[in-house]
Amino acid sequence: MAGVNLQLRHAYSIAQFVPTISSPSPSPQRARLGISPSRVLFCNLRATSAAAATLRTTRRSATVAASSVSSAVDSLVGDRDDVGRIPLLEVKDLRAVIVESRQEILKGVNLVVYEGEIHAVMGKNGSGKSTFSKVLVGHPDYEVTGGSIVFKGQNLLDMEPEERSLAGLFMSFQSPVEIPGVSNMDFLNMAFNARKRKLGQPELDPIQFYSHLVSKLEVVNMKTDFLNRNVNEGFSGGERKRNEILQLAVLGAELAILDEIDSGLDVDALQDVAKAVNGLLTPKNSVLMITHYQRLLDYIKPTLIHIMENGRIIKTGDNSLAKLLEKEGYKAISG
Ligand SMILES: Nc1ncnc2c1ncn2[C@@H]1O[C@H](COP(=O)(O)OP(=O)(O)OP(=O)(O)O)[C@@H](O)[C@H]1O
Repeated sequence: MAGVNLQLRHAYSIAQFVPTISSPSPSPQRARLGISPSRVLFCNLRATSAAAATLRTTRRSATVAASSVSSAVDSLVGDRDDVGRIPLLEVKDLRAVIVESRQEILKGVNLVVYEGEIHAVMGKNGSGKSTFSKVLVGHPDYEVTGGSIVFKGQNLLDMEPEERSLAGLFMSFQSPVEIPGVSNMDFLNMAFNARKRKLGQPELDPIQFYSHLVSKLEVVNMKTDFLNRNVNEGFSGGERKRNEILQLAVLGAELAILDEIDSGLDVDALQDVAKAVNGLLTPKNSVLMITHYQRLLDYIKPTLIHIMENGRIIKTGDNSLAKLLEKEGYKAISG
């Protein structure tokens, strides 16, 4: 820990926007850094968009296929509404604008994620998927202008981004940033203990934490060398993605939002990452993943797939929806 220094400033592209939760007795480590670890989890919100698939189809066959998917979906969604099931996340008529331009991007998003479910959000480039996920975690570039988000029964919109993270919301970003001067191990230890404090559970000292960490490294198939390297510094695209999943494995989360976790991964890395995500699932936690490709859904089987278009979810279905997309393109389901 002694090696941790204050070169953090320029690494946290968002840190300046995210207020630290006031704490009566900040840990020495936290005070020394002047920035909280969960704050760091929001440091790369300015991620760039990845390329999407270009899909072609004929309108006629697409319409037929879409209508069969659509009717299957209504019963699918209805069936989930079982009495006694606990919604983890409830999004109702969510509207959001870009703060700077006032351009409306989210135009009434509705979504309910129950405990233990995996949801995939797909959609053309620019349809609002990343904006949706960033609004969920409280990105300051966006202002919510209508609707509601309830997470574990709490109004998420009343919470600061850091509080959302500590409450159990985790987001992996399209392009995770580097954090010079902070080793992966220190970073994870700080973030882990911050969550423990929030949960009122005992923190782990560095030795205890190391044992915890090593078991998680195996889950994502990462070498211990990565622990001493600065967060994401010099990591390849695939290594960054693995590192994001390592963070998820270490920190745990009730809802993991994975934005294009499959982009830039070779087939082995994709399988490792998918295996790790599957291994983290319990009947109590859920995953919301954004993807352009069916291939991820072959490994992480979604409960439901949502198609976003022009800032709304226009269709919800099972895996057949993704297969239809892969085969016939977005023309098959556009509203
Ligand atoms: N901070 C911002 N400033 C300007 N425009 C923005 C900003 N955030 C989002 N947009 C615009 O909002 C639209 C939706 O963007 P978003 O990144 O949510 O789409 P996406 O569905 O995730 O796309 P992709 O599949 O390409 O990643 C795009 O036209 C984008 O340019």
